[in-house]
Amino acid sequence: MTGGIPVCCNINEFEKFAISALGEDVADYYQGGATSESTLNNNRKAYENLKLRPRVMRDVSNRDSSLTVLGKTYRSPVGISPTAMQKLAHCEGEIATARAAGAMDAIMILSLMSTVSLEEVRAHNPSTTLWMQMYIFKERDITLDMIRRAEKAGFSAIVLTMDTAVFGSRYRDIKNQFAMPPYLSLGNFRHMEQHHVDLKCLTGISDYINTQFDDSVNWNDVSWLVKSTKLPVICKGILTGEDANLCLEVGAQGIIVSNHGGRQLDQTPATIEALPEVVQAVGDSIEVYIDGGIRYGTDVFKAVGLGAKYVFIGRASLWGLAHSGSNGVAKVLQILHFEFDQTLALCGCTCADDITREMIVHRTYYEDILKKYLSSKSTRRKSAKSQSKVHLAVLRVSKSPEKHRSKTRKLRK
Ligand SMILES: Cc1cc2nc3c(=O)[nH]c(=O)nc-3n(C[C@H](O)[C@H](O)[C@H](O)COP(=O)(O)O)c2cc1C
Ligand SMILES: CCCCCCC(=O)C(=O)O
Repeated sequence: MTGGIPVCCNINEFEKFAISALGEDVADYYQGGATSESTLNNNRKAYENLKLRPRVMRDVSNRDSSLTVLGKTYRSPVGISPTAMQKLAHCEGEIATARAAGAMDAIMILSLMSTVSLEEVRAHNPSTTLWMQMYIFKERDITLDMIRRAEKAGFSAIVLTMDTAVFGSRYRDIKNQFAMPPYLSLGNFRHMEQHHVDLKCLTGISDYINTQFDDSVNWNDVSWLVKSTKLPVICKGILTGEDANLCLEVGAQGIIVSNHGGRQLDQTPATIEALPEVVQAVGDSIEVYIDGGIRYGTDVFKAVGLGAKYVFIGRASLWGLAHSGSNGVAKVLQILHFEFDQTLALCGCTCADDITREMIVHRTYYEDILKKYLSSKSTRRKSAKSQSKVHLAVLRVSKSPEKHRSKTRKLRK
C-alpha cells in the first residue's frame, strides 16, 4: 500500500482497483461493451488462444524493444488509444495521461470527446507525441475547425474513427442511464452550448452521437478529410482487407485494426484475429497498428509478430489513471514495456524484427498434434526393457549427435 492505494503489479490488478474505486456507472461505461459483449470478451480470449513457441540459447543480451511508427522510434512499444471523458477517472484527466505518455515515450491519441481541450493538453505536455482523434460531423465545419486547431497545437497525426456511423448498444449504460455528469464538459466544445446540453439528457451520449455524427459518411468523405490536412491520416476501426485497401486508395498513412474495444458492432472478430487479413491485404504499403484486449506484454509480442507496427491500449490506461493519475498510467505503460522485453528475451529475440511466424501458433496447433499423436499406432508404451535401452543410449551421448540419433532410432525400432 502507498497512502492507502494498493500497489498493482499487473494490469488486472489495476482494473480491479479502478472498478472498486469508480462509481458503478462510470466503471460500467469504461468496462462495458456492446450488446452481448461477445466481441469485448473475444478480444481477450483470442490472445489466450495464441501460444508461444519460444527459441532458447540465442544470446539475447542486447535487446531493443522500441518500435518505429511513421519514421519515428518510440521507446514504449505501447501507445494510448483515444478514450473519451478521462476526468471521470481522475481530476487531471487527459493532461495526466499525456504526461505519462511523454515520460514513457509513447504515442497518445487524444479523444475528440476529451474533458480537457486539445490546446490545454498540449500546453501542459509540450514534448508528448500527440495524435488527434476525429469524427466526421454532419456540420463539416466542426471537423475542419478541430483539424485546424490540432494542426496549430502541434499534433502530429489525425486519427479518423470509422466504426461509429451510429452508436453501439451498451446495455450497461442504458440500464444506468449513464450521462456526462454536470460538473464536466467536453473541452474541445466549450464554446458550443449545444454540445453540452445534449450530453446531460438521460439518453445523452447515444442521442448526441446519433444526431451530431453523419451516418451518410463514405470513402469520399475520408478522401476529403485526407486532402483537407497536411497531417498524416490514420484510419481507426478497420477489420477487413477490403477496407484496408480503400484506406490505401484514399491516401491514408496508417490503419488501426480496431473494433472499438467491443463497444460498437458486436459479433465482429477479435482484433488479433482480424489483423492477419488486414496485413496480408496491404503488405508494406501502409503501416498497420492494433488495439483491443491488450493486457500483457505477451499480447504485444503476438500482435507485433502477426504484423502490427505498434500497439495501443484503451481501458488499461484508464485503469492506471483511476488508480493514481499520471503515475498510474506511466506504471501501466512500464509494466507492458517490461513484459514485452521479457517476452522477447524468453522467446529468443532481441528486437521486434526477430519475432517469426513460427513463434506464434494457434492453440489448435498443439491440439492437432496431440490428437494425431494419441491416435497414432505407435503410441503404445515400449516394454520396460527397450525403454531402458533407449535411456542408456541417451546417457552415452556420442560426440557425433547424428551417429547418436541413428543409434537411438535403431534402438527404438
Ligand atoms: C471508455 C472508453 C471510451 C472510448 N472513447 C473513444 C473515443 O472517444 N474515440 C474513439 O475512437 N475510440 C474510443 N474508445 C475506443 C478505444 O479507442 C479503443 O479502440 C479500445 O478501448 C481498445 O480496446 P481496449 O480497451 O480493450 O484496449 C473508447 C473506449 C473506451 C473503453
Ligand atoms: C461524449 C461523447 C462520447 C463519445 C463516445 C466515446 C466512445 O467512443 C465510446 O466508446 O464511449
